[in-house]
Amino acid sequence: MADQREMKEKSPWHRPLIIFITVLIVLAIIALVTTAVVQNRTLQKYKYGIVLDAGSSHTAVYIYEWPAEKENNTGMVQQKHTCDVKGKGISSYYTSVEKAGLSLRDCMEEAKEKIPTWRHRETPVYLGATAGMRLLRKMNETLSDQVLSSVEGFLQVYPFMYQGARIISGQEEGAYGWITVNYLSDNFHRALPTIGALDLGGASTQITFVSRREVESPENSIHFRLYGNDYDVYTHSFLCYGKDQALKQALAQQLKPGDTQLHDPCFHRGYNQTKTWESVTGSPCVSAQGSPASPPHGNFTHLGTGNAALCRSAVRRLFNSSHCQWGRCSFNGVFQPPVEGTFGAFSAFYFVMNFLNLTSATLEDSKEKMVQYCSRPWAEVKLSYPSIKEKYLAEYCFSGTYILTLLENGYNFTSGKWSDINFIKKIGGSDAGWTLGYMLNLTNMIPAEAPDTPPLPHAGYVTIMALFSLLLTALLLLACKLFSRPACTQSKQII
Ligand SMILES: O=c1[nH]cnc2c1ncn2[C@@H]1O[C@H](COP(=O)(O)OP(=O)(O)O)[C@@H](O)[C@H]1O
Ligand SMILES: [Ca+2]
Repeated sequence: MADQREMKEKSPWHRPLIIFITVLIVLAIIALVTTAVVQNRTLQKYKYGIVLDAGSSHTAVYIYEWPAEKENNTGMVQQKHTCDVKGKGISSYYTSVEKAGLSLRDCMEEAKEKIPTWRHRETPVYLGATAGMRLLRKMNETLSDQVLSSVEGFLQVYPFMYQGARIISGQEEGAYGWITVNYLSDNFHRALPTIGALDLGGASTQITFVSRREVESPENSIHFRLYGNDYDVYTHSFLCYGKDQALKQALAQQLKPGDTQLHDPCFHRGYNQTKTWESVTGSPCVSAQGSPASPPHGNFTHLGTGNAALCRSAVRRLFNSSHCQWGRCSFNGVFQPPVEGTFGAFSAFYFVMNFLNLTSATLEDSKEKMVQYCSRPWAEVKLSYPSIKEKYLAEYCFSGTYILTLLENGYNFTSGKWSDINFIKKIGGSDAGWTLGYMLNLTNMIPAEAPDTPPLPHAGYVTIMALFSLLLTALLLLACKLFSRPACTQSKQII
């Protein structure tokens, strides 16, 4: 006992050494944790992508962002910013094509400010044009090429990575909208049932969903393999059935040759506007359907009569159910399996139904509310909604009736299935629409096979490693204290 005390007193380095080793271990642990945290933080840097949605009525610029190291993880891409381009859609610039590109300036300047400068060079920019440009191409391919060249020339000047400006097909528009809503709902990654997508634009409308039945017509069938799962998707895009072109069709159908007045049940009583014949018959959607033998120039007076029942009858005539070469059709001889599962209805489906307060109503209630709404005098409607754009306001009676008819009589959403339709604008902060799906596809951000993911998330991994390092150190110290003393003593004795 006395020997031992003597030994301790004789080894003054014993205590400092332990202190030194302990400090080293503590420093090592701090270094370990700091490295892990710093490493994690640098990984959080974002990447960006820009998609321009060149729609028939207007162009919108979408900026997306995602954590740089999580490119292939699902649900990581989010909408950072949107910018509405002033003025009409690019197809309206066919008379002065150089202005099509210039119209994008303000929003592209905004994009330069929103995205960190050091990321500009690696940020892809895509422009996709939809039904407005499809119609212009139908009428005059040279002009539609010139409009595309104009926007292309303009976008190429920016410091971003230009990836092309093109007219996307109706199938792509439908399919990418479906990818967007299911990506944002995290349905692919979790292998959940998918939701269908209903998109209503100004010049076309799309319906896309997974059907258990065979898709009889090859042009309506798309196959996807995403995250290791197979999806057989039905899609169709009806050109000329966006709400603006549908309205032109409805007007053309009611106008008789030589008419100078049109009494329209789809517009409010007291509505009175002079319009040109050309604004109706100039559309390829109207001329294609056999336009009334009209004076090519001149005006007619558009007068509202505000009668929902008559409006409904007029709108129903736009849907032709007389022929079908398939097992079943939606309308105009287009194959469609029965609607299945839940649907997200976005774009103008949402704008119109939200304005009319019909997003949670039953089909019967919606019809009843349209009867009341359409019967309101135009002067009263204008007074009630002074801040709403007059063009939209004047058309909500038609647009609401058109949406109910398209969904019920066109796609066959019965009363029982009506609650399966969710009218949505956004999912988790990102707009529902084709643009996100388009970018995800072109940047290969949704892999066909599920990537091998580590069992723990990065932060969990770091925490567990740090905890185990601490535990191991504590155990080592304890072991040293318990077992190494006799050995130390013995070695000292030898010396
Ligand atoms: O606030 C709104 N109320 C009503 N309709 C709207 C509102 N905002 C946009 N819209 C309509 O949504 C539609 C958007 O169509 P888009 O321009 O995307 O055409 P596309 O998809 O057929 O090419 C247009 O008919 C436009 O008038
Ligand atoms: Ca659109």
